[in-house]
Amino acid sequence: MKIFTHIPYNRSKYVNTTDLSSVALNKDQCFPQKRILFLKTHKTGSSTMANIFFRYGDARNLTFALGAGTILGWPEKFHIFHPLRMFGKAPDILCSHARLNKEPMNWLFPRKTSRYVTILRNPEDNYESVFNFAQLGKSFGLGVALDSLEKFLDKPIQSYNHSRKDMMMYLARNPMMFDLGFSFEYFQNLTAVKEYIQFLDKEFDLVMIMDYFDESLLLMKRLLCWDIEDILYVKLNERQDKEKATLLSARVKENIRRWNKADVLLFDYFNASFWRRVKKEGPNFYAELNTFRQRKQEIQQSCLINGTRIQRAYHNKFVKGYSVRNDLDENSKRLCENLVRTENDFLAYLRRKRKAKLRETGIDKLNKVKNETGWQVAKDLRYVPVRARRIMRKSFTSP
Ligand SMILES: Nc1ncnc2c1ncn2[C@@H]1O[C@H](COP(=O)(O)OS(=O)(=O)O)[C@@H](OP(=O)(O)O)[C@H]1O
Repeated sequence: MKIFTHIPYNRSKYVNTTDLSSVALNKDQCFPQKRILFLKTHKTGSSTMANIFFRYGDARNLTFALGAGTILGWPEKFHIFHPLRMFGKAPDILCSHARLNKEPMNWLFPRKTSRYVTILRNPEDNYESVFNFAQLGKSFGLGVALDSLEKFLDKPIQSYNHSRKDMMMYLARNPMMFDLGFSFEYFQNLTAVKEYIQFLDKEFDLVMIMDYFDESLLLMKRLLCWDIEDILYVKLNERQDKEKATLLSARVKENIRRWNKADVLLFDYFNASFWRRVKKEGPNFYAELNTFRQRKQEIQQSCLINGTRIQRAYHNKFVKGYSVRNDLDENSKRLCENLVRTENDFLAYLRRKRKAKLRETGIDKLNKVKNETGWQVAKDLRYVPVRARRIMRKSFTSP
C-alpha cells in the first residue's frame, strides 16, 4: 500500500531561504522556512513537535543542533558549547530541551533569518504531568503514589536548594517559565513576571498551545510556509492511564495554580494572544483545519495497527506507543515508522547521520589525534647532533 502523497522536496524550486529580506513576494507567496529554534518545554507535547521537526529536517538533510543525549545543557541556560561538539556548520533546527538564553540563541539562530517557536499547556494539566514524570513526590519524600501531588501542595517547599543532585527538582515550580529562562529568584515578583512575559512575546514568532494542538500546528504551518503533509503527526510520549491522576479535585487544581502563578500568567497571556491570532487568520483557517484533521486521520489509519502498546521512552519511563502495519511498501513503512519513532531513537539516528556527514567533509578526521608509533620506524633521517665546537668554527668562516 502507498500512503504518502508528499511530493519529494525540490530544493531548486525555491530560492535560498537564508535571507528573505531582499526577496519581493506576492501577497500569497511565501518560501518554506527551514531555520527554526523550537524551545522545547516539558510535558507540553514537545516530543510530538520534535518528531515533526526531525522528520522535516531529516527528509531535507537539514542540520540539527544535537547534544550527547536528549538535552542541550538543560537545566543550565543554553550556551553555544552545549551543541558545539556536534558542529559541522550552523544548525538549521534546534528542538531538544534547551533552557532559553537570548544571546547565544540569537547568535546561533539570528532573529532575521530564523523562526522562534515554543509550546505551552494549561498549567493544571502541565504541572500534574510534570510532577508525575519528574517523580517529584519521591524527591520530596512523599512517595510516588498519585496523591503525592496533593500532599506536596498542602505544604510545598519554602526555599529552593540549588545544590540538590536531582535535576528534575528544577521543574518543581513554574516549569514552563523555568524552561523559558526565567530565574527562580523572580518567581514571586509580579512585575518581573509580567515584564518577562512581554520579553517572551517579542522573542517568539509563535507560542503554540498544546490544548489546541491542531490549531497550533496550522498556525505554525502558515508561519513557516510548510505543507499540510509536513505537520502530520501522532500523539507521542503519552503516559499510561494508570499513571494519570484523571480526577484532580477543585482544591488541588486551585493549589497548582497558586503554586505556579508565574506559569498561570504566562499561559493566560499567550492563550489569549493565540486566539486573537487565529481570529485574524479568517474563516479559511477552519476549512484548512478540517482538511488537516481528515488527512491526519487517514495517515494514522493507514500507518498504524489499532490500539496502543507500551513503549520505552527514556531509560526508566514507559509510555503509550504504536505498532506500524506490516502490509506497507518499503517507503511508506519507513515514513510510518518515523511518525511513531521515539525522541531518543530519532536523536541517536541523527547523531549517526551527522557523524557520517562530518566524516565525508573530513571535519571529524581533523578532530581526531591519530595514534602514532614514534619516529624510530625509519633510520634515514635519524637525528645526529652537531657538536657545539663544530658550529662555532663554521659560524666564523667568511661567506
Ligand atoms: N498532540 C498532542 N495532543 C495532546 N497532548 C499531547 C500531544 N502530544 C503529546 N501530548 C501529551 O504531552 C505530554 C508529553 O509532553 P512532552 O513530549 O513535552 O514531554 S517531555 O518533556 O518531552 O518528556 C504527555 O502528557 P501526559 O500524558 O499528561 O503526561 C502527552 O500525552
